[in-house]
Formats: sequence, structure tokens, C-alpha cells
Amino acid sequence: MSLKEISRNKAFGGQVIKYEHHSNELDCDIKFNVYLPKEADSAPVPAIYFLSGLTCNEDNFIQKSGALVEAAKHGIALIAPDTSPRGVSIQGDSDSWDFGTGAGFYVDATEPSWAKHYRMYSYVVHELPALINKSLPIDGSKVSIMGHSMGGHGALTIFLKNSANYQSVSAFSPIANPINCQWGQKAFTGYLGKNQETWKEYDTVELLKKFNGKVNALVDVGTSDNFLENQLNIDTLKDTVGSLGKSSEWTIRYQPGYDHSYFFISTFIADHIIHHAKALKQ
Ligand SMILES: N[C@@H](CCC(=O)N[C@@H](CS)C(=O)NCC(=O)O)C(=O)O
Repeated sequence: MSLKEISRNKAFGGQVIKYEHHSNELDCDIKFNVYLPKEADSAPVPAIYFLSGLTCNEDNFIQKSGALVEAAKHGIALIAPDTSPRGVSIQGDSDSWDFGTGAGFYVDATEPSWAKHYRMYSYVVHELPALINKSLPIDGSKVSIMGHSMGGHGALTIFLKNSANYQSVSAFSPIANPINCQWGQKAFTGYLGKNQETWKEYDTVELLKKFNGKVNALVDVGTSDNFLENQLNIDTLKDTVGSLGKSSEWTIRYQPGYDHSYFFISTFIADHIIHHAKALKQ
């Protein structure tokens, strides 16, 4: 497993580098972007993984979120993976924008047509960090995770299932209770099958109910987000956090008038990077 450099651009004193590599988990070639701040020239730096939403690839966050300047201020690396396997040609993978290509949902599929390639959970949790930690100047003991929409779901569930691996978590407009919304039900039926018990392993609200550790989470969502009412279930997350007596561990903010776009993300990205920087610098 080795990294092939595709492009490199200087930004805010550091470097944005796009790499391609063969993934054993996804059984295909896949790309990711990394932002290395200038501090990485002399010593390993902490890192934040950002998981993107439906229809995105490794570029959306790096190009549109405004995160680079904030990461540069704090000397933190950013890692932006793709959102699904690419070029694997499974029947039905390009029929809709919310399933298949660009919509891996950060699960390990068990349904026969998808199980060979759609393993974004294991890719993000195991394979990619192992590759990055041995190849790049990243301090693998100082890592946090964040994401948007489908990627917010990915960040929260991955944190709750592997809290020893991450110092902190945050999300923009996460799909917080996918088993109870149309996006999640469609994806989980397709990737995991009809047994809804297996879906709960990838549902933030369900995982939270049995989570014993401490969370340090920041969640932002816009009140004018088209998906707030039917897909995101942020109220359910907030109610669950409250009923579990965990409100002190979660900052959940409804931002008036903001929508689901990267304009919203770029408005609040500085707060999220500061949230992670505090945890990573401890
Ligand atoms: N294609 C969908 C919207 C998909 C969408 O909003 N994707 C979000 C993530 S869930 C995104 O980040 N899109 C890419 C971008 O804005 O750069 C629609 O037309 O309703």
C-alpha cells in the first residue's frame, strides 16, 4: 500500500496534497486530500478528519469550507477522504444521488452486491489512519473527527464506536437518527439488509443510549436547512442527550436562517476548529 501524489498546492504556509492509493477495504483505487500546516515540516502534527456529505468527494470540504486558514492558525492537519468507493461499477450504484456512488454512509455493507466494496466504515476507522500515520507527519495519538450531513452521521457514529481513537467530535447538520429518516432507511436497507437491529450499530441516537464514555461534541445546524425537518432529526438527538443527563457534554446549536450548504459550514468552521484544537492541544 503506497501513496501516489496527484497534486500539491501551497496554502496558508502549508500544503494541500491530493493522494491516490489502492484500498484493500474498498477493493479499488481511492483519493483523499490532506492539508499539512507548515509545522508539519519539522514535527508530526495533530489532525482532524472531515467526512463529507451526499454527492461529495474529497474536494468539497477542502475547496469550499474555509477550513485551511483556521487549521493553519492552530498548526493542525486536515484529512478529507472520499465518500464512497469509485469506479467499481455495481448495478444500481449510479441510479440516485443518495445511494451508491458518493453515498457510502460510512458503514460496512453486508448485502451481497455491496459487501465487497462498500466498506467506508473500516476504511475511515482503520485502513486510512494506518496508512496516513505511517506515511505522513501526523501524530496518530492526537486525532479528532468531524463531518457534514451524511458525514456528520459518520463522524458521530465513528466517534461513539471508537472513542479511544479520537480526542473530540463535531458535526454540521448531521443525519442524527438515520434509522428514522428516508435517507438512512434507503441506505441501510440497501447496504445492511432488512433486519433493522443491524442498523442500530450505525445510528447516533441508538449508540448514544449505550455509550458509557465521555463525549465532547459540538453540533451546528441551520434553521433554514431544507433537510432539517425530514432527514436530520436533530431534535431527537437533543432530546436523547437531555434524557440521558448528558447535556453538559454536547453543545447543539440551531443557527437562525442558515441552510445546508458550504456557505453555512464556512460561517462556523472557525468555531469547530477551535473546539478540536482545545482537545488536541491538551
Ligand atoms: N443533490 C441534493 C443535495 C445534496 C447536498 O446538499 N449535498 C450536500 C451534502 S448532504 C453537499 O455538501 N453538497 C456538495 C456541495 O455543496 O459542495 C439535492 O439536489 O437536493
